[in-house]
Amino acid sequence: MKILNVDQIRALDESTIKHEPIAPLNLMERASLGFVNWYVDHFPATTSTKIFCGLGNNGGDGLAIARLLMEREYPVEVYVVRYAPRESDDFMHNHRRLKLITEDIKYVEFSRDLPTLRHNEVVIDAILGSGLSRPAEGIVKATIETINRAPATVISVDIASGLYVDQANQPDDVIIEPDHTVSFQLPKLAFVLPKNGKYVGNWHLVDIQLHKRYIDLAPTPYYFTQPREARLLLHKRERYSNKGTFGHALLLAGSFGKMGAAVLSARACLRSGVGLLTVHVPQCGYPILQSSVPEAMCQPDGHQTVLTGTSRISSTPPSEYSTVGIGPGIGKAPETLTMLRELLPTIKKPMVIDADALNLLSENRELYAQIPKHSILTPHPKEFERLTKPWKDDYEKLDLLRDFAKTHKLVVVLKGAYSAVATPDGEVHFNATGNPGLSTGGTGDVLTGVLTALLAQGYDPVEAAVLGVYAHGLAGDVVASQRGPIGMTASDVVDALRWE
Ligand SMILES: NC(=O)C1=CN([C@@H]2O[C@H](COP(=O)(O)OP(=O)(O)OC[C@H]3O[C@@H](n4cnc5c(N)ncnc54)[C@H](OP(=O)(O)O)[C@@H]3O)[C@@H](O)[C@H]2O)[C@H](O)CC1
Ligand SMILES: [K+]
Repeated sequence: MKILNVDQIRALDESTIKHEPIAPLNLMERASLGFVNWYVDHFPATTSTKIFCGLGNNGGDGLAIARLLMEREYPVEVYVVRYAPRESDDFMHNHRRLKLITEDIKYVEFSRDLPTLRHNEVVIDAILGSGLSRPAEGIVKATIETINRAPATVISVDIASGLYVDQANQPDDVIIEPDHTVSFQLPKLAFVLPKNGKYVGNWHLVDIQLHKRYIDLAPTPYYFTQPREARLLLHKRERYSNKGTFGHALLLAGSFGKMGAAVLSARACLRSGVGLLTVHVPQCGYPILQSSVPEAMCQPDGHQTVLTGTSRISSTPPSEYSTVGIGPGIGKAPETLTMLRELLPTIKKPMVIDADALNLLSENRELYAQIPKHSILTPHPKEFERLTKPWKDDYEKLDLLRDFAKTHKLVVVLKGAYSAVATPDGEVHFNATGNPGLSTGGTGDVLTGVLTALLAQGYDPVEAAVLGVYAHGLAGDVVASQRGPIGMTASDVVDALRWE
């Protein structure tokens, strides 16, 4: 699913109006009805509902929503925040229509006009939408602050008032902090950026049949991967396949005290359909891996506690495996850096690079050029900052991410809420699955195992990253639904991996 920018959203409205064709007012009615259908599904008709409307089309939506809820006998109060002398045409039209069924529309010009908001009621925020062009001030600011202080449940229409669709807010901007955002048709970039969490709440999309052809043709680097889209990437298994069909992966993982990372990664790899797995570990890890992951072959390093290289031990060079995954628990010993230095130029196929392998790279940037093209890197934000440089906001981080992936021709999975998969072409695919329970030790090692397995099976690297991140997040969601996000462990996530 595409994520469009604010100009494209406006053009999409216009294109819908022109090509369907549909009158702007009727499009507003359709959007409002979409919101109301969602609302009716979530809140009973006894819900005391206060709707705050601005003077533009977001406010127009609010007035239409008020009318549609009143027709359904919800107890509704309407507050129009009068911040400017002029209203939009469709606001005025909906104002007239609402007046036909109620005399009781309240106007908020000063703070004293604001009502007291209680915990057992719902506030619908239709003050400002995608037309936001500057920070909220004066009575708009006071209204937002009052709503944010209130114990009521808050639902924003289209987007929280005060939040920009696709540009950074300033730290002191006053923005609605909703419990839910009900938006129209397509997600907005603001919804998937980690820092915006409290200005979005849970977000939902209602389909208002905007012009499909416009959406299909609109150029954008940003996509939101829906579960349906991710599942389509899954390769079907032939009945007469054998373990050779699914590749032989080499995983370089572990060091003294961090063998758990190797175990988790290996187990995740095996649970993700790899044909054969060899794990190269320091000698101290040999009995650990052999006994805890019997399905994997194990290759001990020449060194007791850290990884130093496979060349002296194995007759099969890393380049002959279907793919190589490196990083979980390897530490940053000088010998391990030497191993990485020697390894990279020999690998000609995309590989998976994670954790301390990324940290070693960031401390030795001349190695970037040696990373096989289209390899998958899986940094969390701190590791990504080490690989690049600090950023001032999520938008700058996104630019850095796209630049880095494009410049080095890599697939970069930036982990976090809505993990972002950046492609060598400069696209970014945001993932829908996952929850805060996944920010616990070892889940990153699990992801490395998953991705290594998918590359070994011959998945295209971008598809491997999109599918792997989705499946990993979904496993996390399954575990969280069973035992709650607080008690979940990375081992639980491995066990919950499912491929169907
Ligand atoms: N397809 C859809 O998504 C549909 C969306 N609809 C709804 O329309 C709004 C967007 O409506 P719009 O009228 O463009 O904009 P707003 O309602 O957000 O804002 C109204 C005007 O307010 C001015 N403005 C901007 N920032 C501020 C501020 N901080 N304080 C005060 N006023 C502000 C601005 O005018 P300027 O000329 O002064 O910049 C805005 O134009 C969208 O969010 C949906 O809710 C439709 O219903 C149809 C389908
Ligand atoms: K709003």
